[in-house]
Amino acid sequence: MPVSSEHSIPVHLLSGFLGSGKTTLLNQVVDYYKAQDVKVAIIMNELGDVNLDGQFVEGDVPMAEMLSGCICCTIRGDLSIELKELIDEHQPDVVLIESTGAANPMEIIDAVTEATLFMRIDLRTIATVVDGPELLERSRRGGKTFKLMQDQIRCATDLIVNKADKLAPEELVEVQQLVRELNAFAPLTVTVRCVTDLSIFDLAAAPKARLDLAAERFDDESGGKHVCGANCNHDHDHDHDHDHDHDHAHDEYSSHSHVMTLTHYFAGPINSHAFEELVRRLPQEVYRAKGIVTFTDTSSRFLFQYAYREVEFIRITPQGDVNDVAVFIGEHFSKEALQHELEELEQNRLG
Ligand SMILES: Nc1nc2c(ncn2[C@@H]2O[C@H](COP(=O)(O)OP(=O)(O)OP(=O)(O)O)[C@@H](O)[C@H]2O)c(=O)[nH]1
Repeated sequence: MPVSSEHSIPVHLLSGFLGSGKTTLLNQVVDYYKAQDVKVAIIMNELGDVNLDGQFVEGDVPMAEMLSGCICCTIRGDLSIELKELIDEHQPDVVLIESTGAANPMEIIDAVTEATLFMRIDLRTIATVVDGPELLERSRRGGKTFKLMQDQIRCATDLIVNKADKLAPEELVEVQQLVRELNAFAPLTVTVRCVTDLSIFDLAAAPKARLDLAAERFDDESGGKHVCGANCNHDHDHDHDHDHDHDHAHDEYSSHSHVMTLTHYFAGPINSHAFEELVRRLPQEVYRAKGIVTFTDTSSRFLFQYAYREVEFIRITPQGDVNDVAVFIGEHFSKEALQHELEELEQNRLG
């Protein structure tokens, strides 16, 4: 296959757990490039089957959406195809990939590296956005999600410890220590809403050696093995030939099956108070929700964001034809019960 361009196109991967602030960062990076007249293209990956984050990206930015699966496993093979098509069609100066929060960056590094076989691309940065309060809480509980967060931190070439506004000073110190124990080398910034110096994304910055270093460090610290994704708890050996063994193992196991999503399309407007009440009562197993809703008792449409018991409603005018929809992401929650509540909400639209 012919290569797409004479020069390598830098690719930056934005990693971090669900709701940590990846899209918040992505939007700032897009503005940063636009201010410099740099043409950026985006690949967004969501576990659900609608891309709500894409609503917030300015309409003139070329974007490929990879929905209903996680690029690190179930739709991993598609990543290089999407990259190739995006680059061929739009000839961007730089590509940003925002993975699902459930993705293990090592798998995406593999996929991007595979893509370099037939495209001139250069994976420059793995910026991991760490949800400070969530990391702290998960570190006390342990479990698969904490393990995934650790992997995302280990893989990073740059670390952004976000949501500092929700941490007491002593908690912030503890979070930084936790992060530093996992990755002592990547530059670390503490942020609120990911506001930080974006020079790591400069076209001329971040020599590739830094990325190699990150990958080596990851292999060293996990004994040459890693655990892939939130649910993919089979070890792969990344030090040697992994083409067939690895792919075979993926087919069998890597489905993130303990991370569940429910996508509900609303038949019409709903009552705002009843909806807020439903969100407030969400079981703690639902740790992320987002959607676009129209209320019977307000004039505009809203994008709602729910991450770890905090909800935000933002007035929006969606681009294009967009349904009212809500996506819920979590572990082991009853989809039927939630579906039932949502249907009730639609039946009692006037509250
Ligand atoms: N309090 C607080 N909220 C934040 C901060 N950064 C982001 N948020 C909010 O956290 C929620 C999730 O932010 P996103 O940028 O959508 O997170 P994400 O990592 O892209 O989420 P997924 O795509 O679902 O994985 C939104 O409601 C943001 O407004 C922060 O520093 N402090």
